[in-house]
Amino acid sequence: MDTILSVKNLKKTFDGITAVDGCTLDVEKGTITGLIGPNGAGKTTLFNIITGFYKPDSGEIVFKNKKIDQLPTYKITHQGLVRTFQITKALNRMKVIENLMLSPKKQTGESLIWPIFNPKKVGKEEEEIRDKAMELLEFFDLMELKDEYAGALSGGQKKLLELARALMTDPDMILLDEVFAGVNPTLSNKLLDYIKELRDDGVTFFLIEHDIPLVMEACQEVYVMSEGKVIAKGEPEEIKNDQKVLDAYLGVVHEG
Ligand SMILES: Nc1ncnc2c1ncn2[C@@H]1O[C@H](COP(=O)(O)OP(=O)(O)OP(=O)(O)O)[C@@H](O)[C@H]1O
Repeated sequence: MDTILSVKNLKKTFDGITAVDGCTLDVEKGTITGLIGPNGAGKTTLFNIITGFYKPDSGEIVFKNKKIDQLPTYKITHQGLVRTFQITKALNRMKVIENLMLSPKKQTGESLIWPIFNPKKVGKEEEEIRDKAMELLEFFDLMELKDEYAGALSGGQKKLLELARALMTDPDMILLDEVFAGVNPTLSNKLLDYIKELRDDGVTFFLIEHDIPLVMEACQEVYVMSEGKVIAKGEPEEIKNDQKVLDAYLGVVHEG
């Protein structure tokens, strides 16, 4: 197997609370890998460290054979590792297509000086971004909603838009933090089908999810975190029958 992301002995403390406590795990390329665990286990903090929103106190993160744990978020995005974001109030007031076109961060047009010297290049880039946005709208069956305001979309459609926004940067790996929460079963199945299709195209997914049956259906491998540490790793079937995992959910403390 080919490891795309490797987390080694990661630690993060907030004012005396140890959120991540020596977490070690590997995600294999081209998989949908799950991360489960009881509330407060440190899952979201781990994702925030991986994507550069928090710096770890110690430990190492390697993505595509490069150390990324000291990089700012935008540089991690440029390396091909992204997470999805909820559509903010400001984005709700923009059209679906605008939400997508605003997403990439590598546009030459963002520099104030560059367009003056090279307007043709900027025009071409904008065209490419529009093409990419249209391709994603087509893929996610959102074309009819292209000119709707994002705020008018249903909860499930917003999740598709969040995923489409993440894909605008052509990532190799996407972290999903509870994207299925509150999505109705029909759209949830659709979202999972899209994720599987993208996985088959080579995108790697690492997802936090509380819906255990969904994790069991979607993931090849599952990590279980409790109290900042990985306490189990395996195929869904193995995890389901692991006593340590059942105990962690029931709040049983293991010494040592
Ligand atoms: N910015 C922060 N400041 C202080 N404490 C924090 C911060 N972020 C997380 N924590 C604490 O770190 C611990 C782990 O939280 P985290 O949100 O990572 O867990 P989680 O596994 O994602 O939980 P949930 O499943 O409930 O979302 C908790 O005790 C939380 O209160």
